[in-house]
Amino acid sequence: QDILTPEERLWLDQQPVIRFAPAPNFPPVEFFNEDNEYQGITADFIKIIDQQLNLGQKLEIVQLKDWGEVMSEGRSRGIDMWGAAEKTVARSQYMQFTEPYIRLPAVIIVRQEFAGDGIEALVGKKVVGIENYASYEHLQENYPQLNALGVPDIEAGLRMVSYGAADAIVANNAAAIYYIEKNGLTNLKVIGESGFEWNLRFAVRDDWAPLLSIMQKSLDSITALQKRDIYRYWINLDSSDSWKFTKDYMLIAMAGALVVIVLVLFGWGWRKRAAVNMQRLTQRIEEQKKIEEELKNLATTDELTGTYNRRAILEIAQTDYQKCLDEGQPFSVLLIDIDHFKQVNDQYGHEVGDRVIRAIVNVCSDILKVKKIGHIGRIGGEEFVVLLPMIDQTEAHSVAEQLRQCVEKEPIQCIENTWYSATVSVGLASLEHSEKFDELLNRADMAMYQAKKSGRNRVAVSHELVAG
Ligand SMILES: Nc1nc2c(ncn2[C@@H]2O[C@H](COP(=O)(O)OP(=O)(O)OP(=O)(O)O)[C@@H](O)[C@H]2O)c(=O)[nH]1
Repeated sequence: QDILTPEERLWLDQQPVIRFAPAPNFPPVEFFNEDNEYQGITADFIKIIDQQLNLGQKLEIVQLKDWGEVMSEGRSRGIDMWGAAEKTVARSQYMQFTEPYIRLPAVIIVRQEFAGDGIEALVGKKVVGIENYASYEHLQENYPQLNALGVPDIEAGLRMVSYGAADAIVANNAAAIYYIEKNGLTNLKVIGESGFEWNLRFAVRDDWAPLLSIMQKSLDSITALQKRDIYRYWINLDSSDSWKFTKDYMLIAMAGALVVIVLVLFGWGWRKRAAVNMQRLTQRIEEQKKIEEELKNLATTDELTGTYNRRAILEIAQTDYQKCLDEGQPFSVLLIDIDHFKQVNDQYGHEVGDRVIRAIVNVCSDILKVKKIGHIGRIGGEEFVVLLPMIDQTEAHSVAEQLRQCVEKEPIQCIENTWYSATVSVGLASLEHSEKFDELLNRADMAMYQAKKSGRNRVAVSHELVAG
């Protein structure tokens, strides 16, 4: 049975084409995927409407560059219908709108360190909004005291905030989650709603009144079940599908969108749930940050001793060393090697050997911590490097001596009632002229071998080697 009146059907039959321009990049509402296929919640509504009205070839989906172009084409009658438009006074000059069918809040997103909550906290701050988006117009109209700046898309705006080029962005939370995940922008958080809420509607050119009532009828005839299926489809969409979002994002963004749509459709306490959505976004960002920190720790930590591994300590060395070199400050490095360590392994076993390594690192780390100087890292099996930025040779020598003596005095239990006293040989090199860090480390290494050669359990200084 046709839901249209004979007049409406006649009008529709007489239209050769209805040019429909979606927002090209407004996930999960509507967007074009990498194969330029029209996707999203609105796209699914359109599919049902298309079937209901039997639009067939009439419906021409036009892919434009951005939302600005969608609007300008609309003004010049280059297109006839929009899928997810906010109703504004300006747009009402050339568009007519259906009742809303999606609601999304615009949230305020800032960097983690930002202090303050809500839109009031943004006075005097650089706040970005998306050009040609109703949320941006709302910001400019209602908060002229803000230093608002338009950017072409959410992604660019989020990056500006993350990198410190702007203080805040106002954007819809579902899209924000997507781009935050996509770009790995883990330093962001949500501090509240902007007071603007998208009430997204279909819109048609204002001189096509019959199409408006046709679209409204068609929307009204979509059942609650069909609407639910739309969100279910998006929820269950696999990450390998054309919508190339990560699985995590799919779950979160779709859960967010699901909450949004379901609540709108069923008229529940939307505001309360919006707060939950925001909380979820902030929580998600924090979780991701934690995971990244853990991964970073894993990548920089020596598994046996918990101190820096070779890669990490050499990376720190390059930075610290360059800084001292540039500022004309002293820099010293110690290379520490456990004496006769093979014997420990041979006599007591590898496990005890490991215990000895850990004990020596602990002794050294504790001293450095108490003195609030330097870093220690394990660069080989029983070889460690200690970086001493801002420390000259004389002071470094006394640090090295202290480390050596404390290691010697530290009793390490090998087996029951058997204690072992490890010793170390230390090579010291201090920055003397403009040399590379590798050369400095090499001098420390040569000094360490000198310490071994001259009897072990001692500190040898590279300078003395050169001089002598
Ligand atoms: N237990 C344990 N042993 C290790 C580890 N890494 C290297 N080693 C051992 O450390 C020993 C180093 O031996 P050598 O290089 O001959 O030196 P050394 O016995 O300490 O003698 P000198 O350095 O000349 O005083 C070898 O037996 C390695 O197997 C480790 O992670 N755990």
